[in-house]
Amino acid sequence: MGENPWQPLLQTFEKLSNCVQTHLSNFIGIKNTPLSSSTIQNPISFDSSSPIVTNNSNLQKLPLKDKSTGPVTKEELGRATWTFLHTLAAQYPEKPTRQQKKDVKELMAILSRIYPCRDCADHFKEILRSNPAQAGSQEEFSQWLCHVHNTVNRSLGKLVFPCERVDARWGKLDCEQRSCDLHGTSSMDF
Ligand SMILES: Cc1cc2nc3c(=O)[nH]c(=O)nc-3n(C[C@H](O)[C@H](O)[C@H](O)COP(=O)(O)OP(=O)(O)OC[C@H]3O[C@@H](n4cnc5c(N)ncnc54)[C@H](O)[C@@H]3O)c2cc1C
Repeated sequence: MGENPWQPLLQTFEKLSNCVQTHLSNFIGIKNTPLSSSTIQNPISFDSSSPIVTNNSNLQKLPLKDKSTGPVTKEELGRATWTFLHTLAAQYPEKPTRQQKKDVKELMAILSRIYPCRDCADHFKEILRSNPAQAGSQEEFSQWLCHVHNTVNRSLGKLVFPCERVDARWGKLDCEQRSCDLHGTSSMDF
């Protein structure tokens, strides 16, 4: 029997569906199970910058640039910085010390001055002017950050993230016996 003539079309459709599903799942933080893995032999995650690889021989056709070295793009820097900031917010104590609240304000102010993308830094400074950092508690900080991230998203024409899902998307660092947790005030701190 000859090969099904619709097979290549179906495979392309399946890859596209998985790609869209992966993007949406990454955005809102749901673990993604591809529709089928039968046609995907390399567990390479999809993003708009990485080619879809279907077999080992295609690996040789990948661009020579090793993505683990060399300068990063504005997008990569942005993703890494948001990861840092949302993880910090998730890890932030319920009852922060006065110093911790001051540190958050300073960190944001410093970012708005020396973030290594001039336009982004200027833009962030403007955003902070109308949305000063709020870090009176863990929830306040993570919601404020979600809100300012959405302000950046909107200005770039991106989807707005549902802030009620921020704790599901981000979380405390996975550290043994919670040894990475930040500590907040105790009755002795006042
Ligand atoms: C302070 C700052 C200012 C920036 N300013 C600019 C700028 O002016 N111009 C520019 O081109 N780029 C800017 N960037 C980069 C930009 O925000 C993105 O990081 C970049 O475009 C890559 O976007 P992304 O779609 O991969 O997801 P990102 O926006 O990087 O988000 C990463 C992940 O965070 C989650 N997420 C998305 N929105 C929220 C939210 N509101 N709350 C919680 N989680 C969320 C999603 O799961 C998403 O996949 C800035 C980055 C930072 C940190």
